[in-house]
Amino acid sequence: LKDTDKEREIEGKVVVVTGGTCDIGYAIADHFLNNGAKVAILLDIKIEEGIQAEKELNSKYGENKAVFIQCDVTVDSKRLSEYILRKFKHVDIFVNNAASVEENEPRKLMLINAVATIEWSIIFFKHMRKDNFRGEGGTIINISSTAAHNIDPLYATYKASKFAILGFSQSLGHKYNYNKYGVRVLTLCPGPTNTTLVNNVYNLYERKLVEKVIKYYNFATIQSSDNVGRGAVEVFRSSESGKSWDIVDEKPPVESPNTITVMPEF
Ligand SMILES: NC(=O)C1=CN([C@@H]2O[C@H](COP(=O)(O)OP(=O)(O)OC[C@H]3O[C@@H](n4cnc5c(N)ncnc54)[C@H](O)[C@@H]3O)[C@@H](O)[C@H]2O)C=CC1
Ligand SMILES: CCCCCC(=O)/C=C/C=C\C/C=C\C/C=C\CCCC(=O)O
Repeated sequence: LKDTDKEREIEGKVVVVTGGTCDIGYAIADHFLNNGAKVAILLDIKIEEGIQAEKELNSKYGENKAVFIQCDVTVDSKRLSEYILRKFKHVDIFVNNAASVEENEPRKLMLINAVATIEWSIIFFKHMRKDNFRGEGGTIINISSTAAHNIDPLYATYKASKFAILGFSQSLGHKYNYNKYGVRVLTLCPGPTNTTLVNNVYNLYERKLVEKVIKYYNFATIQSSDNVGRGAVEVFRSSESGKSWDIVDEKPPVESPNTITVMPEF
């Protein structure tokens, strides 16, 4: 097998997903296990949901296929990355998925969505680097959003965090870095997806305004988390480093535009 073929194989790989106990994160873990991953490690702040998610995935795929570890991504990166590497020896795929939409807690939002994504990416990039002792390469998948392509009146801080993730991931995953270090960095930009997070939008904004924004972007549907999980596996199997992929409307991934749409005044 060529290096790129090995890198794109899922069979036998160790996958870590932050915010992996529900919705999009859970669907990503589920699809990687379904396609032969050795184990999915779910890092999440929510204990009960974590225990439940581990149980469900183990009954679907077999004992010890899923392992829940309680984690606050904003404080636990050093301690838990060391623990995971001691216990599992190697991580092949690291997915930064955990997020908040609490606009009234902007510092916390930026810490979870942007700072933690950057910190965990750097830790596992170092671990995977092929020029490091025993570095075997690997893939980092960061979850941004179609919100990172758009300017409109909604959730400004959340958008800032998703712009940050997209810019960071495309730069770290740039072909130059990939050729030098052998670590792939990919970005996923889901559109509106039926999860706890997206349902919060009506607590923050008038329904009429949200409907106007959705209409402006022409989204046909609020897709399932399952479609994002399926798309993550498809992108993993086919994408070069540094690329970003939109997953919207229950359809397969398409490469993200390199442009920003500004919603006009209305
Ligand atoms: N739902 C949607 O329409 C879209 C979601 N996304 C992105 O997809 C990702 C997943 O979103 P959803 O599944 O919708 O969200 P969700 O709110 O349903 O799940 C997020 C998970 O992150 C965990 N989490 C939050 N703070 C944490 C912390 N400090 N430490 C550890 N875990 C923490 C939560 O406990 C939860 O399990 C996010 O990055 C989100 O921004 C992107 C575009 C659209
Ligand atoms: C609360 C923030 C939700 C962010 C979702 C996201 O990352 C990307 C959304 C992209 C476009 C949609 C724009 C605004 C509307 C957001 C959610 C609408 C939910 C609609 C519904 O559940 O019917």
